Amino acid sequence: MANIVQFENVGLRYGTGAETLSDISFTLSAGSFYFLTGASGAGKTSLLKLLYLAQRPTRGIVRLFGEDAGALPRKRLPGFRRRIGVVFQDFRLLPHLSAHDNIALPLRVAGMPEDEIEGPVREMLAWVNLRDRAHAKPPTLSGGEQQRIAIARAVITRPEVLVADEPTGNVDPEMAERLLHLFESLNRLGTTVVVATHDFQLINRIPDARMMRIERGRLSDPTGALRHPPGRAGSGDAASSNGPV
Ligand SMILES: Nc1ncnc2c1ncn2[C@@H]1O[C@H](COP(=O)(O)OP(=O)(O)OP(=O)(O)O)[C@@H](O)[C@H]1O
Repeated sequence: MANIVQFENVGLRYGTGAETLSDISFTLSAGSFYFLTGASGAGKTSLLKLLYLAQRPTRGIVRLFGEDAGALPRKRLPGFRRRIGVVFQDFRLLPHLSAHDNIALPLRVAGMPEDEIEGPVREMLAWVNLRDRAHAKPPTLSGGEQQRIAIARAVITRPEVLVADEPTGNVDPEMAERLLHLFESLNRLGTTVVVATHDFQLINRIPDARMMRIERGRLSDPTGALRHPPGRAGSGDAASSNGPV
């Protein structure tokens, strides 16, 4: 499978302190499902921000879709960002817009004509099972409903990569499982999915997913090899050839 993301010796430093991320090298294959795990403060969000181009590395190269993201001219960045959908733990929905209009936002920003927006938005509302809440504003929705709207908004542009940062942090286990099913269904359609989570129960729900573990700013395997979740290590994938984590 093609490498859709490649990090080469990436480092990230906020301000003048020590590096938050050091020597990060890994590749993501198009169409695969990845979990990114690690203790609080280990650097998961920072790594994801580099991936969805909210942050530039202090050193090293972030290659997306075969191109060095650091060398992209500024005017190509919005088009590049549209190829990566992002789901934030705190949803980041616009409170004054309805669920419908939050989901429509990326299409409107991309300049899609209004008469072409309605169909995809309806389809997304149905997919996340929230047709009856289309006109509700986010403050009147539950955490799980808000997160489903956020997922619908992230994928309405049909991104090649979906990045989700602790997407189940604010929902109960049943809703976490429903959200995971949405990610799985996207992955089956070919989207590369990257989910940061502390939740090993969730990780074990997708036995074929690969896992990256980050410890104090470094991938725990310095080669960047990707591992199966606990209990699946050494299951035959070339990426797990260095033994159990
Ligand atoms: N904008 C910033 N400026 C300065 N330091 C930051 C910034 N963002 C994150 N950090 C620091 O970088 C380190 C890694 O933070 P990050 O949010 O990436 O970790 P995390 O693994 O996602 O943690 P959590 O699981 O708690 O969300 C932490 O020490 C954090 O304080």
